[in-house]
Amino acid sequence: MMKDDRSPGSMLDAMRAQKPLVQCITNFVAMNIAANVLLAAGASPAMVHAEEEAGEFAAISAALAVNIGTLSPSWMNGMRAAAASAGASARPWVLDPVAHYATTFRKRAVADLLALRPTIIRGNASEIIALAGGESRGQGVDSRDPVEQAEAAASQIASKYHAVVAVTGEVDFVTDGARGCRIEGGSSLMPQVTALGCSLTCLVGAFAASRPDAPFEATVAALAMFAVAGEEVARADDGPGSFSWRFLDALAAIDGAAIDKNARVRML
Ligand SMILES: Nc1ncnc2c1ncn2[C@@H]1O[C@H](COP(=O)(O)OP(=O)(O)O)[C@@H](O)[C@H]1O
Ligand SMILES: Cc1ncsc1CCOP(=O)(O)O
Ligand SMILES: [Mg+2]
Repeated sequence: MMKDDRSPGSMLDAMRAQKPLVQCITNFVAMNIAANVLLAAGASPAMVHAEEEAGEFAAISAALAVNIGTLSPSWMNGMRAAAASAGASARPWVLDPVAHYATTFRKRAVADLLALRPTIIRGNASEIIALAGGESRGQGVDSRDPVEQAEAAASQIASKYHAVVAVTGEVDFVTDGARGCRIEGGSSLMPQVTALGCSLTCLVGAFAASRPDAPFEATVAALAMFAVAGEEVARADDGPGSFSWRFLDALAAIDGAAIDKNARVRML
């Protein structure tokens, strides 16, 4: 479906060979699991958010992930500084607009961050629908909308902000405004494990770090890695607790060849 060096498996092998430093300004819930997901996948995560250092750290990182899950004014200053610094040094950065529709504070934060031009935006269906100004049924951080209903919103946002947009759920959707792609796989247990979406946003950052010239394919590769690993772990047919640790093991065990063999990625 994609040129060889841009296949999800090739992108994984390249990312692992590089072991990119990814600055993650994520939330208190996600910090531990997101760092473990990046380590298992082969990247080098650093959770650095203080306003006094976030901009300086972004200048030495290969990519940045910004997530508003547990926001405060001081964290917001750190996010602004880091995003501006990543932009100034032409490093890719990924925005996760967690529950941005829920409060005025979050809405303003996301508007500020969008003005700093994220390379990639990754959210669940409710978040992406609301980002385009639509009526979302989201409840707090949880989506209650199907991905198909967010696809038009994703395309609209991608064109408006010149960004790659990824909507995740049962079948993921990625677009850069011109191209679109669906990724099947994963497991219904994934939304039962907190902060897997936030961790995926950081992983998208790792793939984009290694291929800043190909943010669309990098995003597809990160989502394909989650889809293949999640589907494999779901075969154990257990609960969310064991899914969480098995998922880390599956991410660590998977290689590029396995992803290219098992990923169900369909260009539209
Ligand atoms: N019902 C589902 N079936 C398969 N995979 C899912 C399902 N729901 C979510 N996922 C996967 O879980 C991961 C996190 O996505 P999601 O739950 O949409 O994000 P968030 O945690 O931000 O709401 C993605 O890899 C997504 O494909
Ligand atoms: C539960 C919760 N509360 C604030 S942030 C957060 C984590 C959300 O993680 P995800 O968006 O990946 O489900
Ligand atoms: Mg989320």
